[in-house]
Amino acid sequence: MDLDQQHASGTLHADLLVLGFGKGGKAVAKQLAAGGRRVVLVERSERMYGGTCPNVGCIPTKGLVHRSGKRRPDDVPQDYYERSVEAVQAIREMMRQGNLDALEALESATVLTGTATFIDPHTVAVETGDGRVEVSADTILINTGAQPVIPDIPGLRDSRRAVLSTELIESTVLPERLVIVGGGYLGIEFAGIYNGFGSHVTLLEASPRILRREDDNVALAAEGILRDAGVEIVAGVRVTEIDDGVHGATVRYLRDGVEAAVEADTILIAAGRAPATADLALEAAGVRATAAGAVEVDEHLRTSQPHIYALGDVNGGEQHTYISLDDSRIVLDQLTGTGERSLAARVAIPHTLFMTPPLATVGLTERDARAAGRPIKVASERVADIVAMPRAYAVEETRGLMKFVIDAETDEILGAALLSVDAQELINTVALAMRHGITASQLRDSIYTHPSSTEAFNEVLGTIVRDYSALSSAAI
Ligand SMILES: Cc1cc2nc3c(=O)[nH]c(=O)nc-3n(C[C@H](O)[C@H](O)[C@H](O)COP(=O)(O)OP(=O)(O)OC[C@H]3O[C@@H](n4cnc5c(N)ncnc54)[C@H](O)[C@@H]3O)c2cc1C
Ligand SMILES: NC(=O)c1ccc[n+]([C@@H]2O[C@H](COP(=O)([O-])OP(=O)(O)OC[C@H]3O[C@@H](n4cnc5c(N)ncnc54)[C@H](O)[C@@H]3O)[C@@H](O)[C@H]2O)c1
Repeated sequence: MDLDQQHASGTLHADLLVLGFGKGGKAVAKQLAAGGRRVVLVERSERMYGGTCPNVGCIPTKGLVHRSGKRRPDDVPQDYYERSVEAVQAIREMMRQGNLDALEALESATVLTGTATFIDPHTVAVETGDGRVEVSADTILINTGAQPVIPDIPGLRDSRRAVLSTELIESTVLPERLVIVGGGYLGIEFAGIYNGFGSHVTLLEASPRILRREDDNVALAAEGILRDAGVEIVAGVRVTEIDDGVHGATVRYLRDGVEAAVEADTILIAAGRAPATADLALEAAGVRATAAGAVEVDEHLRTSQPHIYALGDVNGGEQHTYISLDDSRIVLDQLTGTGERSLAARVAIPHTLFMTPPLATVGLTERDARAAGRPIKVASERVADIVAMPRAYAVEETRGLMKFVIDAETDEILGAALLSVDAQELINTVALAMRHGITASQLRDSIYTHPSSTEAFNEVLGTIVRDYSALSSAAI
């Protein structure tokens, strides 16, 4: 029986069964199906072919970052916003369909739309619109992603003003007053986007400051850019209540023991995302979860059942698309390669926070390097002062700074924080250098095109502003 005949009978058997249309799972599915293996991929929503990133995550939000930055003074905010949302949704639709077509074009692949639930370690049930299908497979990949954490704030669950990021970016109504609960990557990116479109944005963060993992000077520079652009940032808060009224909601909070409140038309909840396992019935498959609710995996992403792997956000790792993609490399190596690739090989992972200009980081901060007792040199310069980077002036984006942390004895690049135009591209060069043992001097003395942002490395890496190598820690 081929896959179509099996499907009609309500049972399917596959070599590979992928649960969720995420980045990592679809990459493995495509490669194995292209090689003729029978693959079934189950996605619960027909609006999510391709997963979070192209539908409701990275791509639409970066489309909105871009468009919010291009708004001209005479654009009517609401009209401009509506056009931007529609343009971004059109891109999303193109990508959603493209993702589906790419898999369906492969003869030995089948996409089922419905929620997958384990029945036993080799079988899942899928409730599709047409009925129930049972799919069994030799190898199963769990790639169901993550879902928003809803904090326990009185009034939140009943509030008609509270939304998640997915709803907000699909709404064509620009909020006049947007309050964001949570100042992590998502909250900060949305603060920049909606501020750019013309909303009045207040960002409420529970920690004493935003970007607390970054060095103080980097975090303060980023925070200053957001504040100067008009974003109100209130850190160190405990949100105590959301109270819906006729013309908006009141968000009450405590800060340093003092009660305060802010009015909102819309409240975005951006308090983190947790692994999406609730519908899977992991216990029926004998797949263990961690205390934090992620699918437990070893360094080869195998779960407690050796034929079941977990990739992407659901396995509790860092939540980025490129991490899910790299998970697929590990799993593909298990299924078709030598089986040597593992999480242990993952070093110098870069990150980009897409504010404007972006903040991209890799490796150790100065604070972490010093805490680790490394003898370090720090090279740092404000973008506006980097003579070797006229591109910043050419494109009218001179805000930010670039900072490198270097091992004073070996010249090894330990880390970098680039708050600058093009930082999302620059950081990949730095990460590559770190992964392949290129020293700070080699990165400094390389040939780069002109005018480009990379040229900044010629200069910034030569500006050792602090050298802790000769100092005792007591003197720092
Ligand atoms: C607003 C936002 C912006 C982001 N921006 C960036 C960015 O700029 N760069 C970046 O690298 N990362 C970004 N991320 C994070 C990134 O989107 C995720 O880390 C990535 O998409 C996770 O991919 P994944 O492979 O884990 O699965 P996902 O892409 O999340 O896919 C999981 C799929 O499984 C489906 N599913 C869930 N349960 C079931 C079930 N029981 N049965 C069947 N299907 C199921 C879901 O519907 C979903 O389509 C962003 C996230 C958000 C929310
Ligand atoms: N550019 C990117 O790569 C990108 C962009 C957006 C999102 N993401 C990923 O998506 C995931 C979700 O992003 P996120 O920002 O929601 O999660 P996060 O965990 O990064 O940040 C959540 C923030 O909300 C705060 N918070 C939690 N509860 C709160 C409360 N009750 N009141 C006030 N503040 C509260 C936390 O202190 C934290 O700073 C992250 O893992 C992130 O990596 C990545």
